[in-house]
Amino acid sequence: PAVKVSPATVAAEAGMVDIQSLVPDIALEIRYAGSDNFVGRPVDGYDAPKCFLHRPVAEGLRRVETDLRAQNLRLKIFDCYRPRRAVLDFMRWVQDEQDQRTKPKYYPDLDKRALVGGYISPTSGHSRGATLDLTLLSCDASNRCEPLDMGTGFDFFGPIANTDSPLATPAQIANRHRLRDAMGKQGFENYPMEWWHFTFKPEPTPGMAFDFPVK
Ligand SMILES: C[C@@H](N)C(=O)N[C@H](C)C(=O)O
Ligand SMILES: [Zn+2]
Repeated sequence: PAVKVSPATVAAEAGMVDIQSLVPDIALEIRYAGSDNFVGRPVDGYDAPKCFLHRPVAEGLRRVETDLRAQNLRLKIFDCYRPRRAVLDFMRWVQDEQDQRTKPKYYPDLDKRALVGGYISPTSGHSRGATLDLTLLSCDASNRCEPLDMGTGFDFFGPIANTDSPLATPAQIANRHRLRDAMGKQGFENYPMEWWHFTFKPEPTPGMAFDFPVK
């Protein structure tokens, strides 16, 4: 499907903000800016490990983080706005059948071409700036935090990643629901195929993708 792409060249032109301008100490592990991801190298368009979102989306996320901190929990963010060029890089990776380096960790039971659609979208909502991937951390009194057990790592592509998968344990499902409930209270909807993927509704710019680099 044709994607309408905004001519914005920087976040401010797109109406997006760096989440760290609202929550300076939020936990970030922006995986596509490094090599620990399913592509196995930094992805096109990620020049820095930063999280940009439309302002109302970032403000919603700040409210989620505030609610969670009162329960000794925090968010850890893996991906936010994703430039259109990054999505096209994903699609080139899918086509390269020779490159199977990340299969054992990220998609052991699926052919990489089968990832397109359900697990990796060719027209990802991430490019519209209202979608993000994240998990929950549990923190002690000294603010030492560790991730809750969600049953898979971020971007493990297979049925066990589906939010209500019977392959996950009841405790893992409860942790996924804790994340889904905290996000849902502030207007974020979970994608049932991936426990970590959420979209703020209504989207500020439905139908409009962006392509400025993350930097
Ligand atoms: C690739 C994964 N992190 C993800 O975000 N998947 C959805 C389906 C997407 O690409 O939009
Ligand atoms: Zn996602």
